[in-house]
Amino acid sequence: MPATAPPILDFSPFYGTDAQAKAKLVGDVKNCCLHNGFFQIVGHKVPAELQERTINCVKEFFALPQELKEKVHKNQTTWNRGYENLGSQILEAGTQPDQKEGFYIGEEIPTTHPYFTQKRLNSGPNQWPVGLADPSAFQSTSMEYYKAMHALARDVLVVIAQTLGLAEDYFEKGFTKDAVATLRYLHYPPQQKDGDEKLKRGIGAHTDFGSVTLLMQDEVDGLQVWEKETSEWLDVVPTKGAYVVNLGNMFMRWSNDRYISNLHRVINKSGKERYSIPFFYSGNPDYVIDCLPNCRAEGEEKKYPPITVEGAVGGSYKASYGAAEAWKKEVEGKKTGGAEVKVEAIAV
Ligand SMILES: O=C(O)CCC(=O)C(=O)O
Ligand SMILES: [Fe+2]
Repeated sequence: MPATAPPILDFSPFYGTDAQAKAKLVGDVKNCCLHNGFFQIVGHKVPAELQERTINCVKEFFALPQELKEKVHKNQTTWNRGYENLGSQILEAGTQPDQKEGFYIGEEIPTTHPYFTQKRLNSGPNQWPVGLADPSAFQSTSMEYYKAMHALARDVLVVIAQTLGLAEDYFEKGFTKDAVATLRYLHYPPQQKDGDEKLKRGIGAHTDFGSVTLLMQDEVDGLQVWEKETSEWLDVVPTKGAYVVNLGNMFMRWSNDRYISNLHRVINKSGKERYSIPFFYSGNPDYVIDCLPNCRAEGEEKKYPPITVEGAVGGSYKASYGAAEAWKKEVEGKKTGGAEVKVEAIAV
């Protein structure tokens, strides 16, 4: 049988009362977690109208003049909020900086909040752009969507807890309390069709750092998921309204590698502008990720030492931005061009 892209699962039984349908959903999600940690969901509760409003915000933001985007540049914060230029990150060693620009949003955390004063993971005020038709609508839509993503992530975690034979509220007991999460608006300009596929990436092959990622794609394709059984990249063809859900590296730690945090990448060869909106659910910064009791056979060693959410996610971010910085230095050293690439470091 040819390999197929992540299956589309109907999530609506989660909100219903049909025990059999709920059990089937849990079984299907489990199979996906074991196979490659990727699945897609429809039948969730995020209104199509909100999804559309949000995508429109994304398109309007990236169409702003460059100087207005840079007014809310991420490097004005140490807490990962605002705009990042094209080429700021390298997620795949040996490739050129990623051909995407981004805008990061998180919980609105005032400068008086302990998460801010203690410089906790990605915590602080958002930076909001000016120059949009209705800046306050951009802000309110973004935060409405952000909250909807929190709710959906928690629902997905309830199902995943069940796939692991844990209580439904296992992750609710600490992990999701005061959870940190990041919404990222992304724009991938079209890449040359005959470009060097080995080196140019919209986003290089990587695994995500957190617990779960919920991704909404617009109608332009480009996302690919690694299929280890057949050693090929599978296209994730956009399905209107669906979320691509994938497990991040925390689940490998939690499950002693039984669940997969799988490689994925974007190459935008469509000739069109591509927009996407991933939501990364990191969790409570102090929560300690350790192997779950029922994810180890008797006598089986833990593959990973315990680590806090903050330690796990913060370290991974630093590495990916540091790689782009190193690349820039090398290019500048060789004086071979690439001077337009702007790179910022990230601190958490
Ligand atoms: O834009 C996409 O489709 C994927 C984005 C992604 O993988 C990421 O931001 O981690
Ligand atoms: Fe990703």
